[in-house]
Amino acid sequence: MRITPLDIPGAAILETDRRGDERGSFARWFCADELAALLGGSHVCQVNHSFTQEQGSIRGLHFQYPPAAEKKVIRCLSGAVFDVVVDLRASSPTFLQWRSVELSAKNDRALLLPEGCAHGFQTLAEATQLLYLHTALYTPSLEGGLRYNDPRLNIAWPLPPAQLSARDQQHPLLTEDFRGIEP
Ligand SMILES: Cc1cn([C@H]2C[C@H](O)[C@@H](COP(=O)(O)OP(=O)(O)O[C@H]3O[C@H](C)C(=O)[C@H](O)[C@H]3O)O2)c(=O)[nH]c1=O
Repeated sequence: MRITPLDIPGAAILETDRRGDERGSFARWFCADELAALLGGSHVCQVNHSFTQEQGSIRGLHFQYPPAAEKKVIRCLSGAVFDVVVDLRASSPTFLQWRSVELSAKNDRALLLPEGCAHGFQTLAEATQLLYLHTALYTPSLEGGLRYNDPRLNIAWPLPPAQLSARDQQHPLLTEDFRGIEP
């Protein structure tokens, strides 16, 4: 597994060599041993899947507050996404900065995010599917969200937003006194 750190501490792009033969191909998508340094003792406890029909749809940006803060591994199974991570850790040198990575079924990449980061994406194709590995259980009472068009983040989404859930349209904007979350 090739691990390429992002300049957001604890975030990394994961790439694996897909092994082809006359039958087709095989790839390892996750290995707790190879990712031990990034996982830091966390274990995957929930696996989720989302399907998004329309190109240009935005989901997120979501995170969970401690003690349900979670690491995530996100992989695209079909289609493609402009995947975004926002660092919400006040102690981080990249506090309130965002980075994006294109994930697609074709590039076979995954993104690993540390606790204390928000995640969202915009689909770059129709019929896009994402697979999520989570290291904390879904805890609605501890879920937080950022508005996709928050001026304090100024995320450069590549396409006009096609579809957002009512909830995602109503996340609160970051206030000047936002102190971040410390996982
Ligand atoms: C996350 C989650 C959601 N749900 C239920 C709650 C809603 O009734 C329905 C859809 O949830 P939501 O609108 O939060 O789905 P997305 O907008 O795709 O959110 C996800 O996509 C963003 C980009 C992420 O990074 C999160 O992992 C995840 O929140 O599934 C569950 O039952 N279990 C779960 O673990």
